[in-house]
Order: sequence, then structure tokens, then C-alpha cells
Amino acid sequence: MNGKLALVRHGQSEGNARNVFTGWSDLPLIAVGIKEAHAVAQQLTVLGFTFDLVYCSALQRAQETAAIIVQDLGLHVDAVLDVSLNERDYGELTGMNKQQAAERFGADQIALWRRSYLDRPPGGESLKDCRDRVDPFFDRTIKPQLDAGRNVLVVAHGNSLRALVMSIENLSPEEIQKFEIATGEIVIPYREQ
Ligand SMILES: O=C(O)[C@@H](CO)OP(=O)(O)O
Repeated sequence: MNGKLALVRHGQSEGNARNVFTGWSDLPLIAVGIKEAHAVAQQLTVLGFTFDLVYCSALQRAQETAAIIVQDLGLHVDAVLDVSLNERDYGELTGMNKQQAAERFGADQIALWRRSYLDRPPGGESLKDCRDRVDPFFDRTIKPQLDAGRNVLVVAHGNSLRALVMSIENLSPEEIQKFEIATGEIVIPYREQ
């Protein structure tokens, strides 16, 4: 029997608040993000979720979110950190204000860099590049746990989770382009439930 899988995007970080491309820059949660993490724990409780294992990216905003959820749910587990779950590397866009970047490169180009499957921001990762590191981690580490009937929580980022959802739900590049995950949002991929 399959275990349950819940994916959670971290709460709002300083990068979200400043509307900058955050990527691999390691920014902490802001107060709103901490509240969002507590709200996630509350929703998971209402949904009746409990977890045997927690996986988290190596970035602070995801770790802080995971720690709050683990504490609020009273779980006796340590989150397993892995860089494979990190946000997409935004390369030269990292730290740049998203509005200013749209003025400089054009809104259409920025939209492609942010949401298309194949477009790679200068010096950074496309969603496909990101998927190429998230998928093997999922297959090697998380899937065997689900197959063994364990419930798994994954706390990561907008794009690393889009990559994961694309694979689990077998979405096309066109479908994933329109798929957004908000800060503090829980995604329950249907295949694993
Ligand atoms: O800046 C980032 O790292 C990500 C997530 O906040 O941005 P985007 O929504 O553009 O992929």
C-alpha cells in the first residue's frame, strides 16, 4: 500500500517580500512566512495528515518552514536536507527585482524564464534542469518510502515542486507552464494518494 505524500512550498521569505529572483540565495522567512508555516501545519492537521518522514531543501526558508510544521504537528522526526530539492538556480537574475528585470529583458522573456519548461535564465537552470535533479532524488529516496507505506512530507520551493508535480502527475510542458504554487501552499499529488 502506498504512503501519503504532501508537498509544501515554504512561507514568504525576504526575497518574496522584496520581489527579487531568489533562487539559491539563502534568505530567511519573514513574519508573514512564519504565520503561513503555522497555517500549513493547521491545515495538515485538519486534513488528518501525519508523517513518518520529512524531506526538505538545503535552503533556510524551507528548513524554517519544515521545522515549524514538525513542531506544530508534534512529529518526532528530523527533516532530511538535500540540495536536490533546492529552488531552481536563477543564475544572473538572482537578486534582481522582478519588475526591473521585466523592464530590462521584456515581460514575455521574463515570463518564459520563470514558467516555461525549457527556457534557461542566463547562467541558471531551466525547469527541465531542475527536474533532472529533483526526479532522481524522488525516485531514489522518496518513492521507496511511499512504496513501503510511509507518509512523506516534502518542503521545498515553487519551481523544485513544480518539477516534482510535473513528473508525478505526468503533466505536459504546456500544463506545467500554467501551474503555480503559492507560498505556504500544500499540494497533494493525486497519483500517490
Ligand atoms: O525567485 C524565486 O526563486 C522564485 C520563487 O520565489 O521565483 P519565480 O516565482 O519567479 O519562479
